[in-house]
Amino acid sequence: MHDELFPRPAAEIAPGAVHIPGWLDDAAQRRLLADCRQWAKPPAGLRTVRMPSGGEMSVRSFCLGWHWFPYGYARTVVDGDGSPVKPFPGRLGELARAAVARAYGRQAAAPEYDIALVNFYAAGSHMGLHRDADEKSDAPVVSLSLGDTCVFRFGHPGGRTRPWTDVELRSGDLFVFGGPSRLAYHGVPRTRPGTAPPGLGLTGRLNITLRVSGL
Ligand SMILES: O=C(O)CCC(=O)C(=O)O
Ligand SMILES: [Fe+2]
Repeated sequence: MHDELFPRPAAEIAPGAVHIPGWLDDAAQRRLLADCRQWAKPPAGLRTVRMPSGGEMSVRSFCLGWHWFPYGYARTVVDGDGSPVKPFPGRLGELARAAVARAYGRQAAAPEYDIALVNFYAAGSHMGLHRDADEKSDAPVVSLSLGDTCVFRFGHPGGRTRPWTDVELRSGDLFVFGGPSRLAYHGVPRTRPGTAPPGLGLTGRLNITLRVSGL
């Protein structure tokens, strides 16, 4: 938001991990949310992910381009309705390249982004510490947040141990992690229900990660 009393500065949270508060303006947030509402519809729509342990993730998810399941990628929803995953829109590729350029500077290489993994956090949803390690590319992960604020915990590649940094991700924030932080453990211990911008029209939180499959 532009009218904050204390503007939040961009910050490098760990080597190669950059937080850009308020990167998406209100109109861009509304457009991305409207697109997500369309993409979330069946077939290959919003679903609950069952882990090999038998538990269910508390977030609900859908993918574009490649379908993520524990632990790999497929072109169809192999652990759901079996439908082909929806195509990855070129617009999201442009958004990802712009995000990487914003985070690392214009000289950054611009690989072909081909995955969107979208997670919806209702009140009480969370995500344990994990690595995004199923891609065969070391291109940075681009994370965009809409709706409720969350606590995003960002650690290191060595394990689910301290040190880590808790960052507040708000609606419109960009977080990019690549380089030495590409395989860092991270998670979302909690969201803050009711903190979404009133004008957005979203109850809960959406996170969109854009990735390069290398597949
Ligand atoms: O919701 C977030 O901010 C992070 C999501 C995440 O880590 C993932 O989808 O792998
Ligand atoms: Fe992740």
